[in-house]
Amino acid sequence: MKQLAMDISELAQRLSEILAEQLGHKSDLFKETCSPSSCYFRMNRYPICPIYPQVFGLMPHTDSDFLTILYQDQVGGLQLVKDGKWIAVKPKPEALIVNIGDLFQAWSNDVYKSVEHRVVTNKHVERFSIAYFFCPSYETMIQSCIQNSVYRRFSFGEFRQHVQDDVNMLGHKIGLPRYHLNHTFEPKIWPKKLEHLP
Ligand SMILES: O=C(O)CCC(=O)C(=O)O
Ligand SMILES: [Fe+2]
Repeated sequence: MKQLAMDISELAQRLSEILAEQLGHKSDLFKETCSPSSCYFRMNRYPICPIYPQVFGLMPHTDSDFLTILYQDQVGGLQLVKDGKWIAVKPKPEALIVNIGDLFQAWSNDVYKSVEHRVVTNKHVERFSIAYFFCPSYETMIQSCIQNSVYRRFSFGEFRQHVQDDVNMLGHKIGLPRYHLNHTFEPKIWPKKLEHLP
């Protein structure tokens, strides 16, 4: 497990650097702030669900990190929003899935978008996935690499605290719109139609 964490962390570091370079930034931010003590794995188990599709395995959300590297088994159930529609992410035994998280969206000033995703349940088979969350330390300040940011500067600790408070009080996370400088909180409307990726 330790070796896996080291390998995935290296991959996440490299991918972050490439994404930053694409924006014309050579940044040490990820190396300096995303360490083994701030990143973590989550092992997800989705039991068989007799009342599919009335409940989700995981409600629609975005991840509160820079990047998530995910491995899903062959059952399927992960979906993401593309062009306003829910799309199923077809499992491939040899593939890892890389999701952009909220922090990369803020850092890139909306050039990269934190992907909305969810997991639907299955009536017949249980499902497993493993996610690696590439996060900085709580005191890390997140500030856009581009001038005229649409978000105010915030610490990752503040962000996490807001997410936790919002989930406790509202039942869902508000996330980045809280930090938007024009303070508009758009209500989330999730598309209903499901389309399959080729
Ligand atoms: O199980 C999956 O495929 C997705 C997991 C996920 O989105 C998460 O743990 O945040
Ligand atoms: Fe997620």
